[in-house]
Amino acid sequence: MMTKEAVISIQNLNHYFGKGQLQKQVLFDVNLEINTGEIVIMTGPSGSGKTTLLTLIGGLRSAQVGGSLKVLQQELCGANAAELTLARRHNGYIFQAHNLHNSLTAIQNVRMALELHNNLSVKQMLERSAQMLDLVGLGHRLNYYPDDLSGGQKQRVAIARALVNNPQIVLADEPTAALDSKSGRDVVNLMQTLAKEQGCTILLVTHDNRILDIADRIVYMEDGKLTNNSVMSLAS
Ligand SMILES: Nc1ncnc2c1ncn2[C@@H]1O[C@H](COP(=O)(O)OP(=O)(O)OP(=O)(O)O)[C@@H](O)[C@H]1O
Repeated sequence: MMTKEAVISIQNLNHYFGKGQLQKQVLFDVNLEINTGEIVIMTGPSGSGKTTLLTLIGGLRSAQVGGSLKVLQQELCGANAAELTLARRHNGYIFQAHNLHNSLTAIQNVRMALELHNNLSVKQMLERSAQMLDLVGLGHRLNYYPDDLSGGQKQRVAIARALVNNPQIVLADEPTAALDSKSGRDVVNLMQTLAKEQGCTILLVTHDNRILDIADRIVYMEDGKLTNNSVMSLAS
């Protein structure tokens, strides 16, 4: 049964790539419930299905009819493209390769996320983007282009861009993979602080054992199966 605070509720989810003879099942009967404000880390071997699950939850690929994948009470199994577009508005995304636009400055990259969703004036958008960059410690780099920023700084711009709309859910795929250990630590600490302040829920896929302690809960994916019963609570 779904609890009232469940932000993400997954029951008996399967996923297949390809068709006919070439069809391959990559997710097997996945069950997962994530509550408001939780930080959940998903870990597990390469190729086990973590990114597939993250992109399904994020509405970045279509979940096939069968089980149930509810995000903010909306069923995404069998959802059409328009429904997925709407569902994506509640999310902020942070990927390994930050995906900044190289032709835009830091503040322009962050502002772009606001342009998609809001009816703010240009002035308001710039103010909010500058505030967000200030929060991630880049108030002095507003007009820098990505090529003139370090890896950690670029990832912080990506965090500012993901959080500037106050998303209810942040989905992060290997956000520290390209960073040295100090920058990686800074980036996840920042995600944790901002998420707690804004009350958003984080699902983070990582191989990086150094950051596991930011999680309220760790779930493990292997061969397309998600292990919930080995859930570790690091809160206490
Ligand atoms: N678009 C696709 N078409 C066919 N197979 C795919 C596709 N995307 C992923 N796969 C396969 O699905 C399986 C799960 O991949 P996925 O990327 O979800 O794993 P992962 O756990 O995120 O791995 P990694 O940690 O290396 O990123 C793999 O066997 C992969 O080859």
